[in-house]
Amino acid sequence: MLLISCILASLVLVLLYLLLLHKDNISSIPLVSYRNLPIVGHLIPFLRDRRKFLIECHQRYGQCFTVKLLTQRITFVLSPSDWATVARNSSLYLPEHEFGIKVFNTGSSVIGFQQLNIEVHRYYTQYLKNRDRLQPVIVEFALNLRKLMMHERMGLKNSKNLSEWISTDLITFSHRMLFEPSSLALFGEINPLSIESDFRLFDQKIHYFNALLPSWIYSFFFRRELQTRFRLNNSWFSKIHPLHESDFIKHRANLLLDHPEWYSAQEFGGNQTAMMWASLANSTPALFWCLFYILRDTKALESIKQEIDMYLPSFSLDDDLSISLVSEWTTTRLNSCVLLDSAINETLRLVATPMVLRKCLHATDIALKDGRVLHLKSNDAVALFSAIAHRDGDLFPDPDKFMFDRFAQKNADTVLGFMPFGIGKNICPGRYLARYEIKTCVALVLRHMEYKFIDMKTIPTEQKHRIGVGIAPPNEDVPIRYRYKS
Ligand code: HEM
Repeated sequence: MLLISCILASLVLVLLYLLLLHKDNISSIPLVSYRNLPIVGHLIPFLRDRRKFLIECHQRYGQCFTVKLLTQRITFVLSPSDWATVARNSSLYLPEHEFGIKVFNTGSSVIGFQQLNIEVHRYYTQYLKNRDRLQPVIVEFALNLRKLMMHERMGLKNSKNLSEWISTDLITFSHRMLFEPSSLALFGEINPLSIESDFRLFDQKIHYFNALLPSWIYSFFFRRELQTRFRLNNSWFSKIHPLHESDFIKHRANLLLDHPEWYSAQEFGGNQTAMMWASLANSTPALFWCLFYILRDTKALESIKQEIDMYLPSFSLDDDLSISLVSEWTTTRLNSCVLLDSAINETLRLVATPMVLRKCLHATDIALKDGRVLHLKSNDAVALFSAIAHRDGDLFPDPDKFMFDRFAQKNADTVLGFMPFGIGKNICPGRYLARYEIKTCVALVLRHMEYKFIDMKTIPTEQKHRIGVGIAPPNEDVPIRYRYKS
């Protein structure tokens, strides 16, 4: 009897053990063993080509896995059905304060950051996410872009070269269309061209700052970049509140200037540089890719041109007689261009690669849709990487094809698996501005320019170190020729 009881008890124990083991397996998220090296973990494949590495991990480990970059553990959540749960978890935060200090020198006061961050998010809602409040910025942008094109056209006309083709490359062209017009529309009369070369250099090297290396490494190896940043940050003191500054920038700047106990003058400059960078660093490559995909697609062009002619009143580049019509390029009219909107979203689906990173403040559990539980400890990180879902054939049939009208009947913000601008509380507040600016640029190119691609077929590769930031610029130039319509 005793023997039978012992055997039964052992069986129960074994069963319990197996059950627990099974439960643990269900709840466990694999730590990637593939290409894992002692001490550095997955740092090397991650730095070399993070998209390729994450695609390989996805193939081996499925929708959720953990990688180790030196001492930092990052769990990647690739299934769109889990994104909202992660974004809503109140123990997770965007480490923007750490990034701000290292990348832009935005000031180290934690209290200052926390207090002002709440207020700044209110401004995002008030000024950048509100169509009516955004309207003056959009019109100002259109006026500035028109002026830039008009000057170039006049110059060519006066030198009797109006019919000649101008050679350039598409990224230079896109940068030019946005840099000055957009900076003036947001920041007012700041003379953007005086800081253009510093801005470009800093932007090209920003991935070194994003790497959050120890400070001494920057002082030692990145002196030129630090000097560039210093000049950029200093440039904001020459004119506080320039003429025609947008309401958003004015109120945000006042908030910083009103608190010298938290922000020094250099740090105020750092915050301005950070906002300028945020407003251009993704929009410029986004414009590049939109022009690249839309201008080569004859079917898209036909439909988009009709739409533009229907909704956006025509004005001349020869004189200022029709200038008042620019203010009729309202957000409502731009919203009516649904095919152009769809083509922009379709481009973003193909090229957006944001790594939406959140760090864990307190230990927390996240229940995934497949039944597993993600256990996070303080200082762990979670990342949502939408580029894989963007090319998932179940979510987007024929995923590698540019289909300009794919988003035409849809509200892009609610399409499952589409996340070019991040998610949740920290979703990009500039997404409406970016879309309106890109629409205005495409419409003005189609109205006033003729263009030729030298090579219509080759799709450029993306700069690998910018994968994860938002939209990566191209690696190769795309030569084009353009001229103004007479
Ligand atoms: C196509 C263009 C753009 C793309 C793809 C883009 C993408 C992103 C992404 C992925 C984030 C992080 C979101 C997250 O972590 O959930 C972000 C944040 C941000 N973006 Fe954009 N962005 C664009 C244009 C702009 C513009 C024009 C502005 C100008 C105002 C802007 C201002 C910001 C700011 C201030 C943040 C930080 C938000 C916060 O602190 O919560 N962005 N953007």
